[in-house]
Amino acid sequence: MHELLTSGEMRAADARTIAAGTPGRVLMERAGRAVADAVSARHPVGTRVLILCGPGNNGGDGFVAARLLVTRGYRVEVALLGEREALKGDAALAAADWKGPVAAAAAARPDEARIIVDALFGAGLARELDGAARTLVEAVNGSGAHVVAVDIPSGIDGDSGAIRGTGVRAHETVTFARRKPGHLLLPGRLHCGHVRVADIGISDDVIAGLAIGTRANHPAWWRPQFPVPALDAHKYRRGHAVVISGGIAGTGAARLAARGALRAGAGLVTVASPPAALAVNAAQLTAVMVRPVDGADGLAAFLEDSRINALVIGPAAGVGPATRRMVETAAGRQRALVLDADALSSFAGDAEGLRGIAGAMGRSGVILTPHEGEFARIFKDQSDVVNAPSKLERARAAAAATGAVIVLKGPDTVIAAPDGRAAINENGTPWLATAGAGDVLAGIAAGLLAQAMPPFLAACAAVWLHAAAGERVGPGLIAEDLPEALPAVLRDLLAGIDE
Ligand SMILES: NC(=O)C1=CN([C@@H]2O[C@H](COP(=O)(O)OP(=O)(O)OC[C@H]3O[C@@H](n4cnc5c(N)ncnc54)[C@H](OP(=O)(O)O)[C@@H]3O)[C@@H](O)[C@H]2O)[C@@H](O)CC1
Ligand SMILES: Nc1ncnc2c1ncn2[C@@H]1O[C@H](COP(=O)(O)OP(=O)(O)O)[C@@H](O)[C@H]1O
Ligand SMILES: [K+]
Repeated sequence: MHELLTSGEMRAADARTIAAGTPGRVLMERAGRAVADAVSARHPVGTRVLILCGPGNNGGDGFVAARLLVTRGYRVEVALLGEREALKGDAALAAADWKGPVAAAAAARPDEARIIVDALFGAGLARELDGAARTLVEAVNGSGAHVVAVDIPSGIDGDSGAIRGTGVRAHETVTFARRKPGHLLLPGRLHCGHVRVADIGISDDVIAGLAIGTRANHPAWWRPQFPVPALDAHKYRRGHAVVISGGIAGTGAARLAARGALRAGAGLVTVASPPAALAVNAAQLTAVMVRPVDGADGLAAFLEDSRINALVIGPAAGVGPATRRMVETAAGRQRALVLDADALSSFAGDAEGLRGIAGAMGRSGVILTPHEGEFARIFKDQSDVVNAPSKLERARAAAAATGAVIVLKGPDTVIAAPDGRAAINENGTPWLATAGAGDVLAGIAAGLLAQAMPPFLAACAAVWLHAAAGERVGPGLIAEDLPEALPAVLRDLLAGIDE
C-alpha cells in the first residue's frame, strides 16, 4: 500500500483495470462515491456543498459526488469550468446523470459555501493555471469553506508536488488506489490536508504488475531486513562503526554521529580523532571509544583492523583535500561509508569524483546525506540532476550519476538508490530543524551499515528512525536527544506497533 504512483502509472493502472473488465465509468462512480462519503462523514445532511467541476475526468468525479450527495439530502450546487458540451467520455456520462443545474464557473460563489469539493483538475493537470481557473482557485482559498480535493488539490502537480501557477489549499484530499508523489513532496503536501486513499477496484495485482519504483518510506518494507541481534550475539558480530572527528574546535558533530551509530545497534563505535583533539573527545566519551588518527595515513593504518566495517566522514571534518583523502582512503579499503556535511562540500562541482568513490567500494555501499545546499554544491555542473523536475527526480538522478545512495534531506527527505528505487519520508517534525540533527542521522545510517543492512534499506530505516525519534521528543528537541530517544522508537518498531 506504500507505492506512490505517477500520473502515467495511474493511467496505466486505470487502463489495465478497464481492460480486465471494469468499465471506466464504474471506476469514476466509485471515485465520486468516495468523495461523497468524505463529505457526508463530517458534515450533517442539509449542509450546502459547492462542487467545482473541471473539463476532464476529475470533473466527472465531481458530477458523481454531486448526484450522490443530493440523494443523501445535501444542498448541492455545481459549477463547471468550461463548456458542458465539451465534456468527453466518462465525464460526459457522469454529467448527463446529474439532473440539477450547472452554473458557469464565473458565477460560482465560493465565499458563500460551507463545503467546497474541488474537482477542477487532477492527474491531467497539464500547464500553469491562469485566467478563470486561477481566479476560481484563489476564490476557493479565500473562502473560509471546508475544502475537499478530488485526487489532488487543483494546481498541484501529482508527480512533483509543485504548484502550477496557483493551488487549492484543501483540508482533505480523497485520492484513488494509491497516493501520488505530490501528496508527500513539498509544497504539495502542505496543500493536501488529510489524505485518504479510496479503493476504487484497482487490484493489488495490477499495481504489482507496474513494478512501481517509488514508495512512501515505511517500516513495512525494510523491517524484514532490519538487524536484530541473535541470541548468541557478541559485539563484534554487530559491526564496528568509526566516525572521523574534526579538529579541536569541531568535535561535537562526530560525537553526535557516534552516539547515533551506537544507539542504532553497532556493536562498537569509535571516534577517530586528530591527536590534537584527543583529550577533548576523550573527556566527553564513555561507551563510544576514541582513538588518535592523524589524517589519511593515520586512517589507512587504523583500517588495518578489518573488523571496522562502516565509517562516517564529514561532520565538522573541514572542507578540502585532507577530507577528500580520508574519503578516498576509506573507499579504497572498501568500508561502507556515510558521507555528510564537509565531506560532501569537499566534492563541490565534482559528482564524478563521488562516482569514483562509489565505484571503488565494491559491494560495500556509500550513502550521501546532503541537505539542499550541499546537494546544489555537488551537482552544480550536472544540469540533468539540478534541473530534474522534482526533488524525487533530482535525488534519483543524483543516485544514478554517482552510484551512491542519496538521502536528500529536508521536511520531505527523499532516499534514492542508483538502481532507480526511491522513497519519500513522511514522518518527522519541524523540531528536527536544529543544529546537529543531521550528524545524528549520518551516525544512525552508519550504525545500520555496520550491521550489514543493505545500503538503500539502511538509509531508509535511518531516516525513518531519526524522524520517529524527533517526533517522540518534539518541542524543545536538541540533537543530543535523538540518540537517547532511539531505544523507545526501536522497541515499538520491533514490536510491530508501527506496521
Ligand atoms: N485514472 C484513473 O484510474 C481514474 C481517474 N479518475 C479521475 O480522473 C482524473 C484524471 O482525469 P483527466 O485525465 O481527464 O484529467 P483532469 O485532471 O480532469 O484534467 C484534464 C482536463 O483539464 C484541462 N487542463 C489541464 N491543465 C489545465 C490548466 N492548467 N488550465 C486549464 N485547463 C487545464 C485539460 O485540458 P487540455 O489540456 O486538454 O486542454 C483537460 O480538459 C483523476 O485525477 C481522477 O480524479 C477517476 O475517475 C477514477 C479513475
Ligand atoms: N521541517 C522539517 N521537518 C522534518 N525534518 C526536518 C525539517 N527540517 C530539517 N529536518 C531534518 O533535520 C535534519 C537536519 O540536518 P542538516 O540540515 O544536516 O542539519 P545539521 O547540519 O545542523 O545537522 C535532516 O535530517 C532533515 O531532514
Ligand atoms: K482536484
